[in-house]
Amino acid sequence: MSGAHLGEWQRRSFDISSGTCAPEQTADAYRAHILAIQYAWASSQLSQAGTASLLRTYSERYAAVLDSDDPRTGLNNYAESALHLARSQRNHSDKWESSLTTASVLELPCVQKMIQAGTGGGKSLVTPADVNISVGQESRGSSLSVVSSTGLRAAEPPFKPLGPTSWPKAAGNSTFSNLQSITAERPRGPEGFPSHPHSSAGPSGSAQSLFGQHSSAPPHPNPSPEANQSVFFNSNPSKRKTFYNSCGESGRGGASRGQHPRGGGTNFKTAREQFIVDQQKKHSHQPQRAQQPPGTVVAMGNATKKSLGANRPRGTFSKFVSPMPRQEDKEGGVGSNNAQETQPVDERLKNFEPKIIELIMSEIMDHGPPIAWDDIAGLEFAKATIKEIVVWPMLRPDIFTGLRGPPKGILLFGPPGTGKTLIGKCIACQSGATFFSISASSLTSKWVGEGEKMVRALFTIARCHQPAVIFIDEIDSLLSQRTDGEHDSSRRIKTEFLVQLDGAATSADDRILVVGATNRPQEIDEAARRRLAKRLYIPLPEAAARRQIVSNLMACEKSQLGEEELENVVTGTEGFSGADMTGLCREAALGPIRSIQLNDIATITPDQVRPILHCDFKEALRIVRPSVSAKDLELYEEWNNTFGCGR
Ligand SMILES: Nc1ncnc2c1ncn2[C@@H]1O[C@H](COP(=O)(O)OP(=O)(O)OP(=O)(O)O)[C@@H](O)[C@H]1O
Ligand SMILES: [Mg+2]
Repeated sequence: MSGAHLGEWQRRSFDISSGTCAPEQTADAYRAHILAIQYAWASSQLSQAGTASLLRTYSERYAAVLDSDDPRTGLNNYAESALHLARSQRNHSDKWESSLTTASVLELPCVQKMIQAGTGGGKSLVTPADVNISVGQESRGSSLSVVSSTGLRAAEPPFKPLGPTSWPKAAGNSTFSNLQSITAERPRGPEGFPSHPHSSAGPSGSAQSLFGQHSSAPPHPNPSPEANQSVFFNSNPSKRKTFYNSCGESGRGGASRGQHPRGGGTNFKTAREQFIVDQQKKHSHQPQRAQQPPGTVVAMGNATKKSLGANRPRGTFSKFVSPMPRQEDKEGGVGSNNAQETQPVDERLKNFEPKIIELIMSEIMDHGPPIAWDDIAGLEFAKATIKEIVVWPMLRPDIFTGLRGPPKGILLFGPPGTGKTLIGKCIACQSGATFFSISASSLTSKWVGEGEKMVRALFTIARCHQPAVIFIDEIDSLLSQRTDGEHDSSRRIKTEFLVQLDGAATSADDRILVVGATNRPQEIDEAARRRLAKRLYIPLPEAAARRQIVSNLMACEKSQLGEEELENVVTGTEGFSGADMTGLCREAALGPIRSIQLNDIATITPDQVRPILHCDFKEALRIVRPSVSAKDLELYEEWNNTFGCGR
């Protein structure tokens, strides 16, 4: 392809205004716009009003792509999300049972319609080339076993229950069991392989009806050793690949929209349909989207390619997607096309048990409610430094190289309740990086013996999802001074952590930032201290910050606090931490409630509750005391003077 053609192709494919690019590309482009707007705002290039307006515009467009049920313009996949959720959720109650049973599903009118259509018209739900495969391993008890009518093996019930909440038990009369009869006779070579798959076994030519024939087909008269294997194609991945490569095009042709039982009217997929599509995606060869002619309508049997992992919205928009394939994906065989979709299935992750990866995904990653820099009162130096280390290098990694390269570790230390965790949450929302939040205590106590593996997996996944921020709250419990009486496992975790921190530092390209927070900096190991190169003191809030905390909180409540009264509150709270200030405001907010007569409390409307007044604060100040002592404060100041990197 000449350069000019390539350029034109790129323009047509990726220019979202061209109208020819795929919904995934459009969604990605909008997502990129949203991130760019956030970056611009975080680095003060955009006003708040401008940011809000732009974000609203692009979020709406993005949502439109996600929600549209037109496959040419939207992603429309509620079924996939629901299935993903269902697969990921563990059922915590043995007593709970899904209302989806074989019987109830079979009674659904749409299922009845499909059964009738299948027995009557002989039309297949899915393309023969795509369904003539055995999926998964029997031993796992969760496989879909669809076997060729050449009788290689009488099929087991095609769906075995995946678990209490998964598929209903497959009975002989179930719709699912009819899948056994999905057949497509192919001419076979001497070893039982299809000799020339596409020569005569066209998608509609020799394919049997989905519902027309059962698995009682006679065994192959001369089964070869390969043919005797239950997972026929899985056992010959390369041949399978060749097979699908050669017949893929014709196979795909069979599943046009018109043949879909629902017709072209609606694109909604039931969970069952989605499951079949998933299985086909795993096992059939599909061309990459870019190879399709622009505007190609992808039919049911050849469902729209979904991006996972890196291409999914991240950060504030959605949950993290594991870079590791699920167990069933892995067992889908070498020829699985999923490799394209779950990219990156990183080589570096293959040594980790999926359980650990899952744990990191479900337990460690966290996206809390959005916090903006302005929500953190005071701490101007710390905020500016963090923006410099986190936001700008992400915007301009080309400038922040060499000596200007950001440090790989930051330590936020200071008295309790001064906003260290708040800063971590703010970084999560504002940085645009993949955010891993882990409490050190959970690492050391929850998975005894697995701790160092977890640390290794955490860093490896972070490397696969750069730029990444690993936030470790209460880092002192992970990296405290090594002592003789120390338990072996915690020593190993600590060592692994130090190794990984160094590992992160040695690779110049890695964009992983470790942010630790502690209110016991004295307890941190000197080796760890060195690796957390930027140590920022998060002190008690000064008068201006205390004023800001009170004003911010009072702005959300009905209150009447004059300037002078506010000043009084501020001077009366010398030595209060941010958390103490919040506690004070909560206490004051109860004042108006306490002034209500006991008889009225049941009937009073919210409007009738009086505003929060200065007297409420005076009252609250009698109850709420500062939580940090002057002696403690001295220790922090001293540590800051010795090891801190602030002013
Ligand atoms: N600078 C601040 N601006 C606004 N609110 C603050 C500030 N500092 C603390 N707060 C309030 O105090 C609460 C506790 O803060 P945070 O959890 O960040 O403290 P911390 O420094 O992590 O404490 P610890 O060391 O005990 O973990 C916050 O949820 C917030 O309501
Ligand atoms: Mg904290």
